[in-house]
Amino acid sequence: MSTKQALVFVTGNANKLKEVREILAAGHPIELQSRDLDLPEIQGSTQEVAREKCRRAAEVIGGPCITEDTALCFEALNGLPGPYIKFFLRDLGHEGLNNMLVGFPNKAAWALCTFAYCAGPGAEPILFEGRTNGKIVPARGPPKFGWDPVFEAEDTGKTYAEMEPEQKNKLSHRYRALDKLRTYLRSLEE
Ligand SMILES: O=c1nc[nH]c2c1ncn2[C@H]1C[C@H](O)[C@@H](COP(=O)(O)OP(=O)(O)OP(=O)(O)O)O1
Ligand SMILES: [Mg+2]
Repeated sequence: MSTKQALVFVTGNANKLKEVREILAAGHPIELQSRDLDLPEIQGSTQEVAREKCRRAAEVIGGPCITEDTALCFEALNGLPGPYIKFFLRDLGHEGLNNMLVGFPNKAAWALCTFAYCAGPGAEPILFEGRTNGKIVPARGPPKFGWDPVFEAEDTGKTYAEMEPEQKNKLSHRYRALDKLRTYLRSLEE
């Protein structure tokens, strides 16, 4: 891959884009453009959802691109809502996400980020996953980004929303997945 060819990050989520730019700014540079496209997301496992979205993105873009899917998984519910968290959050809110676990002493949860890289139309997407463990708690911190106020990351005592961006971006599911993607992209340059 030419190092000069900018990679297109296809996402409709401005907060994701902001974090990805912040995380990438801290290490080896990757030239990134963004496109806000409303891509269909199929049902299925996080990996199937991620692969399919990236495949379609590459077809629309007509070149190399990355996409990202975020799941929030509740241990007591065997990993649900998982990739469907967007709709649970939209329809139930922070309080509703807590209420889903009222009958369960186990509040453990994990945030799972899946980056997909596709070299172009017809190419098979490659996946990079990052996971951060934590638990679901009553909302704390400014409600700027999704479910950040109700996810307390393990060993921090803080919800994502209570953290400065620098702290979240060093331990987040997104950081961990992006770190793997970055390593892969560097290997293509060599
Ligand atoms: O770090 C995060 N902290 C809190 N909330 C988050 C985070 N990352 C994603 N989220 C939310 C956004 C959406 O409600 C759902 C993921 O759904 P997901 O399909 O991956 O995102 P999206 O549709 O907003 O953007 P995209 O155009 O990239 O698919 O979790
Ligand atoms: Mg989406």
